Amino acid sequence: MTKIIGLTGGIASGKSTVSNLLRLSGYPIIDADQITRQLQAAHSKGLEQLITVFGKQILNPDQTLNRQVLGSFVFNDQKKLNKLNMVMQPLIYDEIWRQIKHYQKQHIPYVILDIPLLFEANYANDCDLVIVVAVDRQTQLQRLMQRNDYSQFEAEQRINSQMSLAKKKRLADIVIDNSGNRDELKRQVANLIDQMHHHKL
Ligand SMILES: CC(C)(COP(=O)(O)OP(=O)(O)OC[C@H]1O[C@@H](n2cnc3c(N)ncnc32)[C@H](O)[C@@H]1O)[C@@H](O)C(=O)NCCC(=O)NCCS
Ligand SMILES: Nc1ncnc2c1ncn2[C@@H]1O[C@H](COP(=O)(O)OP(=O)(O)OP(=O)(O)O)[C@@H](O)[C@H]1O
Repeated sequence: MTKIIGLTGGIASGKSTVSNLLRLSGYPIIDADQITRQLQAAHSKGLEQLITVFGKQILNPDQTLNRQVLGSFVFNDQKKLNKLNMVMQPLIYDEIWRQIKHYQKQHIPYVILDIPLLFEANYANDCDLVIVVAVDRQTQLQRLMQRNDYSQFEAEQRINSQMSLAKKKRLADIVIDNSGNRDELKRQVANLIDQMHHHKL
């Protein structure tokens, strides 16, 4: 039976960095942010639905999704964020399960489900194990501002629109603390891989 290892965290907490390390060690990854982008491609069903809800103002001149504009709408306004989730979550769910079934058919022992809204969108029960990548708030804010070139206000809006990392940590089976440097992160991931390798997880 394929074990589903849920991987989540807060925005800019280091989820993708951890999933990249796991990918390098040969673990298959289901990446919800990447699935989201594919589902929002130009002329896709997902994008058509978003246009119906938010209007053509969310489009770039070349008809692709203007992620910055949509982001500025929804991370400002919980109602709009709920509307976005109502459009995207069912589509994301179907694609995630399509991929999980594909790995199950091949009897792959572990698959990593990398998804920011793991708890909020109720994937925890489907996971055999949930890993939360956490970081202290100040470091999270700094990394997010730096990575996305956001102002402090923009970064705080995004952090505040999510379930708190403190709560996510309480719901986790395993917490990886990424407040330190990259080597410290790598050591924790190596430890995790070691435990999976010896089927201790
Ligand atoms: C609003 C959008 C267009 C912003 O795009 P942008 O390129 O700026 O960000 P990107 O998609 O890379 O997401 C970056 C991070 O934002 C956070 N985030 C994204 N969507 C959400 C959401 N609905 N609720 C809370 N946080 C979110 C996550 O931590 C994510 O890792 C985009 O995030 C989106 O369409 N989100 C809705 C789909 C979704 O729920 N994705 C989360 C995976 S289930
Ligand atoms: N230990 C670390 N030390 C310094 N920088 C780091 C460390 N870990 C990650 N980063 C950097 O912090 C930023 C956030 O990391 P990453 O993109 O992996 O987070 P994420 O949780 O996947 O974010 P999101 O959910 O927003 O996509 C990136 O720019 C990354 O290069």
